[in-house]
Amino acid sequence: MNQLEILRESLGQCDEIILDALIMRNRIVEDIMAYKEANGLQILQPEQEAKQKEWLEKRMEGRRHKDEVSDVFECIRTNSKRIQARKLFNYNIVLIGFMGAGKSTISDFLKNVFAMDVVEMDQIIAQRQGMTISDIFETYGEQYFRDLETNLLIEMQSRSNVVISCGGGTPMRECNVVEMKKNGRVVLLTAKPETILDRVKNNHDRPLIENNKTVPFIADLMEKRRAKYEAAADIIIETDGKNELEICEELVHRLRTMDEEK
Ligand SMILES: Nc1ncnc2c1ncn2[C@@H]1O[C@H](COP(=O)(O)OP(=O)(O)O)[C@@H](O)[C@H]1O
Ligand SMILES: O=C(O)C1=C[C@@H](OP(=O)(O)O)[C@@H](O)[C@H](O)C1
Ligand SMILES: [Mg+2]
Repeated sequence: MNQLEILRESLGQCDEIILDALIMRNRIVEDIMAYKEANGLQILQPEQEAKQKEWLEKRMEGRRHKDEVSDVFECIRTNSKRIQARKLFNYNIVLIGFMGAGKSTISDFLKNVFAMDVVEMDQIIAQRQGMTISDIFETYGEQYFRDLETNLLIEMQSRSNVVISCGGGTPMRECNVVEMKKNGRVVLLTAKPETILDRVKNNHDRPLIENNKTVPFIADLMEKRRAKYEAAADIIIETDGKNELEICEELVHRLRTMDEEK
């Protein structure tokens, strides 16, 4: 063997070690998830990620290729999250609820903890139309916007294991709910009108309440929508006084319990 062949063989041995370690690591990730579930422990423990990053920072201090190694570990972490998400949910998670209930916020949190893709319906519609939601309402009217929502939901049938953050009015059309349920579980987030007002009062992207930011108006519209929201929901989560972690933890437990009962 010449020198090059020897080096290549050594490299191949490194790859074998990495491969075995990755296979073992992925199995451990699944085992940890199973252990947490079997023992009723908290599924989401974001502080673990901070600990792992701290460990890597220390281990790589003053070493060459720190950025490259960090990049690989970032990728490993992301894929571990995906493995957990796929083990927990083999369907889309569809978030519905009144404006300000926290659909976008909770989607974002799920994206961070499970590396799940998020389909933020309002954002995609606004991007594709090249205008804000308020401008779409003003220029083309509400029905036009509602048709865009329906078409986007139909498009989502080809996706799996994604979080779909709906607009507040999306479940008002029955055909939309049919689409949501084809390959998704529907999670209704609720909050009291006072909480909603507090959350949306400084925002100007919601044309339906822009000139009516009062508790009675919000309570009235919420009441008009309640029956359809509740009919669409597989599970309902009250969000008043809860933070994102608490809401997501409840979401995971409730969905898993529902799956076990099926
Ligand atoms: N559980 C919560 N606790 C406190 N504030 C929240 C919570 N959920 C959302 N918010 C805040 O309320 C506002 C509206 O939330 P958002 O996620 O945009 O609602 P939606 O998408 O349902 O309209 C945001 O400013 C967000 O930070
Ligand atoms: O409730 C509604 O009918 C709407 C809610 C909005 O989304 P958020 O619930 O994310 O604010 C947005 O889709 C549009 O302004 C209409
Ligand atoms: Mg939103």
